[in-house]
Amino acid sequence: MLAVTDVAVSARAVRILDGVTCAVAAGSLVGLLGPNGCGKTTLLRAVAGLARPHRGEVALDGDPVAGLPRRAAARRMALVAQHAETDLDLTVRDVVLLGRIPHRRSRWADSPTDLSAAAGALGRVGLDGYADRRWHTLSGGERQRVQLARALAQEPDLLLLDEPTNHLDVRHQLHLLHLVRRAGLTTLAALHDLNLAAMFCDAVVVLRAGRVVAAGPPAEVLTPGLIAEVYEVRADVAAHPVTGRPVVTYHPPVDGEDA
Ligand SMILES: Nc1ncnc2c1ncn2[C@@H]1O[C@H](COP(=O)(O)OP(=O)(O)OP(=O)(O)O)[C@@H](O)[C@H]1O
Repeated sequence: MLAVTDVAVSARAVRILDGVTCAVAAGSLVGLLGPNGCGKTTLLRAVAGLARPHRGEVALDGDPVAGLPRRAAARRMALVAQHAETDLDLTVRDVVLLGRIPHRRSRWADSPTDLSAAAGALGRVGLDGYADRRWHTLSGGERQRVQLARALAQEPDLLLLDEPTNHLDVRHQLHLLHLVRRAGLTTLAALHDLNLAAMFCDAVVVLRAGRVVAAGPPAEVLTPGLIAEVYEVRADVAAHPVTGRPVVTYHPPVDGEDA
C-alpha cells in the first residue's frame, strides 16, 4: 500500500503541493486527476523520491520512501514519466533492460533472467518482435508502450504512470490500461481522460492547485458538480449501459465564456 500523508512540495518559493494526503490500496489502480498544472507530475515525483517534500511523508508498505536507499527504492517502484527521451542510439531491448538495473548483481552483464524479463515485458505490451528496433525509429505510441515494458521488467511493487495513454490510439489506450489493471500492481496513474479513469480505476484522487479536492470511487467522485468546479467545464454523467461505470459527456464551450 502507498500512503501519502500531508505532503507539501515547493519550488522556487512557489508552493506546488500543499498538504496532500491520499492512499493507493495494495493491488489497486488509482487515477490522479486534475487540470494542467495542478501538481500531478510533482506528486508522482515526490512519491518516487525525485522531488523532496519539505513536509509530510510518503510510505510504501509502511516504509518511508525518504529512508530507502536508491537501489532498494528502484527495486520497489517504477516511474513512467511523461517525456522519456534519449539521444543515445539504443535498441528497444536496451531500453527495457534499463528496468533490470536495480536487480542486477553484475553491473555490466544481462543475466538470462534479465533477458527473459525484458522479452516477457515486451510481449505483455504487444511489442513482440520489436527488441532489435532502434528507439529513435519508434512512433510516440510505441515509445510509450516500451516505457511501460521497461517499468514492468523492473518488477516493482508500485507503478507510477504519468499520463500513460498520451500518444496512444483508442485501442491502445484501452489495451494499456487493461494491461495495467491485469498486472495487479499497486498503481498511481495521472490521467487526463476522465472516461478512461472511470472505466479502469478503482478510485480517483482529484487535485486542484496542489490540494486534494475529492477522492474515492469514480462513480462517487466524477459528478457534474465536481467536473464544473475543478475543470470549469459543463458535463453530464451517465452510467455506462454495460459496466455501470460513469460516462462523462462534455458540453461545448459557449461563445463569450472564458476558456
Ligand atoms: N521546478 C519547478 N520550478 C517552478 N515551478 C514548477 C517546478 N516544477 C513544477 N512547477 C510548477 O508547478 C505546477 C505543477 O506542475 P506539475 O507538472 O506537477 O502539474 P501537472 O498537474 O502534472 O500538469 P500537466 O497536467 O500540465 O502535466 C505548475 O504550475 C508548474 O509550472
